[in-house]
Amino acid sequence: MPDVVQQRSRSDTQERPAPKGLITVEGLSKVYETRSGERVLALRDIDMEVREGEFVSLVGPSGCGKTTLLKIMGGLYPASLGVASIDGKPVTGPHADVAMVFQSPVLLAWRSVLKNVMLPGEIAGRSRGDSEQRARELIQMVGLAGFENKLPRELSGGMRQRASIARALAAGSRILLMDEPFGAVDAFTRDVLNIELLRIWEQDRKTVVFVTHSVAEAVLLSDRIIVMGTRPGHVIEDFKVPLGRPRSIDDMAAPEAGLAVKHIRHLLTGPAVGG
Ligand SMILES: Nc1ncnc2c1ncn2[C@@H]1O[C@H](COP(=O)(O)OP(=O)(O)OP(=O)(O)O)[C@@H](O)[C@H]1O
Repeated sequence: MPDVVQQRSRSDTQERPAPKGLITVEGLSKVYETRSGERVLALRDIDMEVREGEFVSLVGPSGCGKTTLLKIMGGLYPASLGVASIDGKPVTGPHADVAMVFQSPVLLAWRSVLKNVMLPGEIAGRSRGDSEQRARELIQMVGLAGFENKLPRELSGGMRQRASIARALAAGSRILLMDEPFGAVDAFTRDVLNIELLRIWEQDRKTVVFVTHSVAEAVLLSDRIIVMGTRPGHVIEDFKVPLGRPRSIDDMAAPEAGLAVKHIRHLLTGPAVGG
């Protein structure tokens, strides 16, 4: 397996276009070594970039390395080969410019919604008053006004995910990396949260990289969709979503949206299953 990585590394000497993005990934490969000593090539020779203020989704089959790629961008895992950079500087660990949202909201069980959302401000050394004011604004923004004093266990799954998005935004980072944030909620709540996220993004204009299994969700939310294939994880297509902004759920009824969904499904599963 490492030979495959080595082989691909030689292609790194070929000329690559100069990166322009806020996030750039160049010639990136990742090999995991399992406890039994097996080596798993999770990603091979990934090139991509995300410009400031863009909303980019990663879609692809289970195991194609979406989470791995996101975690390397977030500095949680090192790359085996190649580099992920933010503002042209290689990512070497967790980064002040990056906040992450995971599928299972990681909230502190003993702290209220307000206190959870205040946490990044406290860690950054902001005054209590400033942290609280910002946290209250964000709680309002994600639609949780009135729930400030509830504990996480007193909220629904969708509400917990809203709280964790508010907390990620409270860090004030320019980049939001979201790993299937709505994967664990029911379909109706997911639609509502997608609409909320669109509204929040229009207001806040973070740079977002969003992992999802839902092609329709990716089309609704994204400027571009990186379609990935598996064994090992690689980029099949960098697809520009042909819908304007601002967007609403009604835009999914447009013929362009239907064609985009169909095109990506064909890339992922072949024409027999898409549609
Ligand atoms: N810590 C690890 N140790 C060993 N192998 C791993 C580890 N994490 C992921 N892998 C392997 O790397 C590959 C990519 O995994 P990853 O979780 O990044 O894929 P994914 O596209 O996010 O999958 P899913 O859609 O199912 O969440 C898989 O083959 C997985 O088994």
